[in-house]
Amino acid sequence: MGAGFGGLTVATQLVRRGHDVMVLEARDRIGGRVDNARFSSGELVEQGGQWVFPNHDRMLELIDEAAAATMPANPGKLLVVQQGDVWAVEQSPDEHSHRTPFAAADLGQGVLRLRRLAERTVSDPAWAGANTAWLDQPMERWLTANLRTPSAQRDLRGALRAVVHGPLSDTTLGDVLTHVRAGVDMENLIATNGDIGQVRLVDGVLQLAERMAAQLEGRVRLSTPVVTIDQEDDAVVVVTSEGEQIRARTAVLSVPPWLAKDLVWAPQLDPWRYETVQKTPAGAIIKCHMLFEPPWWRDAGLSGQMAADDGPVRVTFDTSDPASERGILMGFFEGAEAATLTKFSASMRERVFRDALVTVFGEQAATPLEYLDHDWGADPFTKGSHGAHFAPGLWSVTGQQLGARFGRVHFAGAEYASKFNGYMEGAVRSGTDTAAQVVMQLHGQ
Ligand SMILES: Cc1cc2nc3c(=O)[nH]c(=O)nc-3n(C[C@H](O)[C@H](O)[C@H](O)COP(=O)(O)OP(=O)(O)OC[C@H]3O[C@@H](n4cnc5c(N)ncnc54)[C@H](O)[C@@H]3O)c2cc1C
Repeated sequence: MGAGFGGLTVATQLVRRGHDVMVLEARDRIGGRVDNARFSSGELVEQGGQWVFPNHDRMLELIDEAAAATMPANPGKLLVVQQGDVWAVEQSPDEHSHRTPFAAADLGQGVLRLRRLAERTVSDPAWAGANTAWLDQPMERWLTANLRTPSAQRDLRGALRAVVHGPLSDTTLGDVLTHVRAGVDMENLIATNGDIGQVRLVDGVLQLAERMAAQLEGRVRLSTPVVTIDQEDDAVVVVTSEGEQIRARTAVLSVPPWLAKDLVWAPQLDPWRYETVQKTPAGAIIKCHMLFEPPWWRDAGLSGQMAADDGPVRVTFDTSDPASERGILMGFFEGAEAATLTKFSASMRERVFRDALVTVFGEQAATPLEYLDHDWGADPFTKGSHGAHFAPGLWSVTGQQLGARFGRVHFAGAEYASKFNGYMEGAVRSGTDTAAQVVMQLHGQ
């Protein structure tokens, strides 16, 4: 169930091993949180997952297999906005002209402490076990207690916000350490210098999911939401919204965990699973694109990328085709901003987005050709973002078992991944692990 990267990975791997598979997808398209849209003049935008990072090995393998063409980040200076001041920064890993030496040292020490703690939670489980209460403290408290300068606190808060998609008071130190261990590159997040080395695909990353769906040769059924999962002694029976019953020896639910609790389960899911999911905020994100002609920022030597410490839009990127005479600036409303702006119309959001661009880039941003956004929180088959995070106290108690199978039902997807949780890479890795577990179950192990 679910034809995102997670579900498609499970299905293709099981088919390769000779199993009889059917994928039931609620939407009338595959891809889940990866989707394309076009401006009326034809320019492609990616509404969800887009960037593949240098250490996302499984995604890089899929790119290689598909021989898909990639594009690096655009050249040019980045704009860094702090407390209302705007700096144009060269794309160089060492460029941090807006920080005082004391703030830079403070920030560096904070990052080092986080890294060491993350390593210790793995290398010294006895220490982690003895300190669960301390690890469950709100991340915001740890941050203000361990970094001394407001500027370093702001920088680290901004970088971590990009990981947890919500206020640090709602997430725990332990949860953040899980992200740090899982491969989040703290230095690059903080650098805001464009040197992250991420790539995007010409024609979008959706093509990789489409390629997997093509390998499934008609085994994907679209517009088939599952509403009920019944388990019998020797089978799983899933019921679709049309009342059709489908019987299988085993099932994999590859939908975001917070949607699993909306299904009707018989027997009922373990109470701890409801509890865990209910206390795991799904985050909120609205991805926005604005089309301009010409792409005036390029003439000014800017990359189109900016990072701000405040305001409704904290990051932007130029996601245009470099060969096009039109340019696209992409940005996000995240967390509290997304939760507020979801209540407004798209034209109101357009004004907020445009005004935010004008504040940073100047009056040239005031006259876009067109605006497009996608509100993932309002999307009934996502109802969240890619930033689920565990509430204080949860990860250490039940969080780590969330992906354990429930009878004949297995779970897969980005939020179940132990590495690169919340990313396409995590979805593919989790799908691979789950396919292996299914095979073991089918072979009675
Ligand atoms: C705005 C945004 C930007 C992102 N940017 C990046 C990025 O740059 N790089 C990156 O690596 N990741 C990024 N991500 C995260 C990435 O897109 C996801 O982690 C990944 O695509 C999740 O895959 P999945 O298969 O686990 O879940 P999903 O893609 O959510 O797939 C779940 C599928 O289940 C289906 N479904 C739901 N309910 C039912 C039901 N009842 N019955 C049947 N089917 C159902 C859904 O329709 C969906 O197709 C981004 C996400 C968002 C929202």
